[in-house]
Amino acid sequence: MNLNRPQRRGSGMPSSGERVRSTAERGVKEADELRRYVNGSADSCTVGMTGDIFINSNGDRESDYTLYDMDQATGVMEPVGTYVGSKQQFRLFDGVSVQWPGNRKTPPPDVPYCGFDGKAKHCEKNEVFQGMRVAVKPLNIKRLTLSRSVLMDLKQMRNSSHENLVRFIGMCPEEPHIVLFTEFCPRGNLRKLLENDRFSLDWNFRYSIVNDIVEGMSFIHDSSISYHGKLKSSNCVIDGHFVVKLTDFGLRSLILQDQRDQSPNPRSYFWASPEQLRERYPDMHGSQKGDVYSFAIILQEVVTRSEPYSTSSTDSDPEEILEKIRRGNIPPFRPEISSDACSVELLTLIHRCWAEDPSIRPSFAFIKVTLKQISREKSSGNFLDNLLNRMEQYASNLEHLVEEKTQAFLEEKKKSEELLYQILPRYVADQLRSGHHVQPETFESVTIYFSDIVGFTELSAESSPMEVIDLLNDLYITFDSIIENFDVYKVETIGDAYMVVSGLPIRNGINHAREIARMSLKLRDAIKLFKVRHRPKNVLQLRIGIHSGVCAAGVVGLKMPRYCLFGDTVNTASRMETTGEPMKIHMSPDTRTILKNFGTFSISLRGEVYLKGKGMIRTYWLEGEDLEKRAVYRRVKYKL
Ligand SMILES: Nc1nc2c(ncn2[C@@H]2O[C@H](COP(=O)(O)OP(=O)(O)OP(=O)(O)O)[C@@H](O)[C@H]2O)c(=O)[nH]1
Ligand SMILES: [Mg+2]
Repeated sequence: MNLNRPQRRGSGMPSSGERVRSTAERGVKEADELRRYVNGSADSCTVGMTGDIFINSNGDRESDYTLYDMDQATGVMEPVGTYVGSKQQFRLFDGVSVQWPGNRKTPPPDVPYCGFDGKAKHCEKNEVFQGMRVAVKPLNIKRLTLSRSVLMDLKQMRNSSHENLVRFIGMCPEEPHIVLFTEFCPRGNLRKLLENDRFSLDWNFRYSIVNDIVEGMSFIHDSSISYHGKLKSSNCVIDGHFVVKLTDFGLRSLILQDQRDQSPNPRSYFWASPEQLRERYPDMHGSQKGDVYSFAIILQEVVTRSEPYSTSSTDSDPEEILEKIRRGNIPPFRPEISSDACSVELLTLIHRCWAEDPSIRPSFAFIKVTLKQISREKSSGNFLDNLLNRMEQYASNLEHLVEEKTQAFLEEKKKSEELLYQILPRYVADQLRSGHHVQPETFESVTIYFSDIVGFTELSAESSPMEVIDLLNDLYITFDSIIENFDVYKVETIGDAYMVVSGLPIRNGINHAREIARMSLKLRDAIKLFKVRHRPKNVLQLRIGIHSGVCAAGVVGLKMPRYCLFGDTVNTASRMETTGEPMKIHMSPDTRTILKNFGTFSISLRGEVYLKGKGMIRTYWLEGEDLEKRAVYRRVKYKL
């Protein structure tokens, strides 16, 4: 058995596992022998547990894949195609349509349009020359012969001037960097314009594109240039006023010296006529009839807005497509255009232009007259009207684009604003956003809240870090949803400690004590119902301390700005928490004095407590709020 020949299923070839076992049994003494065995697997196909295992000539496995697509209606992933590793072929199942990203009709290319480095030969290059932007086309000429015919061609190019031809600017003759410079058309080529789904193209616009090409081609055919030879959508470029201009014509004696690309992209020959394709060097066998054929392929692109042959249900291999065209089947192999894509007259014209027999193909003079008749009902034919129409459509396309971009920008802005509001108090964030400096400020009276989870250190020692994170996350989501109902600002959370303030950055009279008191009561109630995910039986307990007094606040830091509070009030509030008791709200006499003004809170004396730095002070427990009294208070206040 010849192991180098691809083997098929059931050929009796051992699987890779068996191969390794037999190698081991025979005892591999020499590295060469092992290499021989490994090489023996190359280009082979064997049966594995998951199906055929194909090993390529490199010794690597080529896997098979199934492509799934989400059914838009049901949301279910359905298989839509397969990639056969052994043939390196992708095939879509019959009758399925796939939602390719970016509204593509075909799978995305293996290589990006301009290559992975953006330097692909077929991609536009431009430079600024004498203050003017010019298109740059490098030629692969090692030794330039400036023969008489080259000089004549250059002169001819300098003298060719037409609205629909790009202006020839000059050539850099320095070997080996021979470069041609032409007028730069900023709106890219026709292929890109047609591919751009966001660009709506009505028939008026389409006819004016086609008309520009016909005008340019008529000029070339009537001039000493005689024919284009490489007419295709990438050689139709669009200027700032949406006028289509032809490029890459003429200079044939110079292009002859260009060392042809060793492996040209076969797709670039989709515009070449069958008689050109039958020649060894198609580029050198252009003709007027060949141009008419190329024009028909462009017409098909304009009508369908798709690349030639991209909608053909038959093979999508470009080499095979070219072979079919070369063969000249009956009927000849051409791109598909559905009968309802355009008028019958236009379809007939396209078919005549890409006729197999060049003598049947019409001249551009005939095409011009025919197109005028076809487009008469649709377009006014008046140049100014057409131009205005194009600009109008361009403007509406732009408006649509601007609207979309503005929407996306506003959404991003909203997201970043929300992020900022989470980091800084809204008032401070707004000040910073409008470019104002936020001065540090002293607030005569605020109330600060501190809380801590009793036994958190022990609990976290017995839990995994992920469990602790989940616990704190759940807890703070619960807390945050409560505090947003009060006029308070969450200053920070450090581990299980939670710090909240009221009365800054916007002063609220004496309400800060009431806001913090009510919030404390709500948080104490909430913790009773809180469930620890990994310990559902555990009930958490909160220790809360509150204190009121003077406090300074300001934004510190530039890179990660924080709104920080400073002063003795902060320390005292924190000590009120540490000296408190589980599930109790420990309150300083200062907060109690303010709360008394509201007359709705029930407060009890805790007694004398030693506070570091302050000595013995009399402190209180906040027990609750009398809702009856609260209602009365409200009625009195609002004279209800
Ligand atoms: N935007 C813009 N693109 C241009 C201009 N001239 C050429 N291009 C684009 O530049 C890319 C590279 O051009 P070429 O090197 O001529 O390659 P090609 O047109 O794909 O193929 P050939 O003409 O057959 O060599 C193509 O996509 C052209 O459409 C121009 O004036 N403006
Ligand atoms: Mg070109």
